[in-house]
Amino acid sequence: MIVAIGTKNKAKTAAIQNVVNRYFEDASFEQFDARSNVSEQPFSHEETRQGAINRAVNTLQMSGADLSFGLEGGVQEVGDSMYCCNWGAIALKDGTVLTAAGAQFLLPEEIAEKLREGKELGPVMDDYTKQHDTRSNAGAVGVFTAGLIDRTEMFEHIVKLLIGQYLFLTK
Ligand SMILES: O=P(O)(O)OP(=O)(O)OP(=O)(O)OC[C@H]1O[C@@H](n2cnc3c(O)ncnc32)[C@H](O)[C@@H]1O
Repeated sequence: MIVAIGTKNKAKTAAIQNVVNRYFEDASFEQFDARSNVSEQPFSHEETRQGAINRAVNTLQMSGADLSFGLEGGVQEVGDSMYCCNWGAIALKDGTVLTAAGAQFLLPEEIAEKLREGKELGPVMDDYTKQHDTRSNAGAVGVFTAGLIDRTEMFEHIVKLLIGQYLFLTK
C-alpha cells in the first residue's frame, strides 16, 4: 500500500510512519509539502480541521498513493483560555475523507496573548524556549507538559484514530 504524507514536518512524519508501520506490513511512503489553504495560524477547530482535510486531499492529488494523511495544528479559544488543538484527515481515492481530532492543551496566557496579536505559535515557541524548530521536535505540547507527551506522540493518537476508522470502513 502506498501512503502519502502531506507534510515535511519531522514530528508529524514520524507519527504517521510509526502508526502506519504498526498496522500495515507492506506500506511504502511518499512525502509532499502539501498546502493547507487555511491561515498559517489556524484559529478555530473548524479552520484547523479544514487545514487537515485540505492537506490530505491536496496530497492525494499530487501522489499516486492509495491514501494520504493531512495533520494540522491550531488554536481554539474556550471560555477565557486558549488551547492548542490538533486535527488529522485521511483522503481516499474514491473521494472519502475521514477526520479525527486529538489532544487539546492549555496555552499559558503569555503565549495566548502573542497569538491574539497575530503571531504564529511556531516562532513564539522558539522565542519562548530559546530553541530552534520546536514545532518539529517536542512541540508546544512537549514544553507545556514537562516532556510527558511530545508532538509525535500527540499526533500518533490522531493517526491511530484515523487508521481505525479506515479499517472499520474497509473491513
Ligand atoms: O510543516 P507543517 O506540516 O506545516 O507543520 P507546522 O508545524 O508548521 O504547521 P501546523 O499547520 O501544524 O501548525 C500551525 C502553526 O502552529 C504552530 N504549531 C502548532 N503546533 C505547534 C506545536 O506543538 N509547537 C510549536 N508550534 C506549533 C506551527 O509552527 C504553525 O505556526
